[in-house]
Amino acid sequence: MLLLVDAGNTRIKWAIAAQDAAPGDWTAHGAVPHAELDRLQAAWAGHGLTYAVVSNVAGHAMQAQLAALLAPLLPVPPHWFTSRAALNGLRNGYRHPAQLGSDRFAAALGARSLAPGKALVVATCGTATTVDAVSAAGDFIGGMILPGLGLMLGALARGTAQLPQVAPGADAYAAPPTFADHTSDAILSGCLAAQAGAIERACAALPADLCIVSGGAAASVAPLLSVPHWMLDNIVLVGLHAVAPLLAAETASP
Ligand SMILES: Nc1ncnc2c1ncn2[C@@H]1O[C@H](COP(=O)(O)OP(=O)(O)O)[C@@H](O)[C@H]1O
Ligand SMILES: CC(C)(COP(=O)(O)O)[C@@H](O)C(=O)NCCC(=O)O
Ligand SMILES: [K+]
Repeated sequence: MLLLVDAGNTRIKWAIAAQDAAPGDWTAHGAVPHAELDRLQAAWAGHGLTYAVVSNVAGHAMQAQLAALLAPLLPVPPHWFTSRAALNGLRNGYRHPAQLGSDRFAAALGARSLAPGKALVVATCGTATTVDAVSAAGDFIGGMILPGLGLMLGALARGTAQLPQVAPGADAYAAPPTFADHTSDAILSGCLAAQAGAIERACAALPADLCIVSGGAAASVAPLLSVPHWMLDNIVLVGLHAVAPLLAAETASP
């Protein structure tokens, strides 16, 4: 069984899949905040893991913790996925290909595996929101990085005297009217419009045939979008799944 891990700056998302399973057809999956990393050992044990592909944008300490967790569970070291100049028909247009966040490259690979031959905007609404362009021919053109919804809400509360912290949670994130009549809805309206506006501008600029929206805040942002879009739970894991056989083959014959 394959283990796929997307370690972001807020949560570690993971899925276990059979080698030949369809994208998103997970045997088991979950997400934990950084503080609850210890829970992963139990979640991952007993699945007969043979290989793991890990995208980590959360720093060296996170990599060390994940390596320690995985060592007793795997017959071979995990593959630490990084962005490269080209993979699986996707060419990376970043000036320095390895500088591109591994989660962004994986998300683009995942989007292309689900919608080949389409001009795509891939938006991942996590700690940061990234909005990336992939051409129909398979070029990762580049993208935008903006504060994620939670960071935007927090920045307003921290940087002002009169604005409250709008807390995460189903009610708090329900879409407010565009022109709100009280403070917390006005904050939400502004921050959601910033997120959705960036995505819509990217779709117009490409122009995109389709937008793929994913990440922890996707369910809040996607309803505002006036462009054709698919909302997916975790496009990064789909991308890691799509290239896992290629990466495993490289390890076998480097
Ligand atoms: N209930 C919620 N509704 C909307 N957004 C949320 C909610 N809970 C968390 N979020 C947002 O999702 C982000 C975490 O998403 P995730 O995709 O796991 O991020 P990362 O990949 O950076 O770890 C948080 O920073 C926050 O902005
Ligand atoms: C932009 C990111 C912080 C997003 O991280 P996330 O919100 O998923 O935790 C991450 O992809 C990253 O650190 N990227 C490196 C710089 C770049 O992609 O240009
Ligand atoms: K992101």
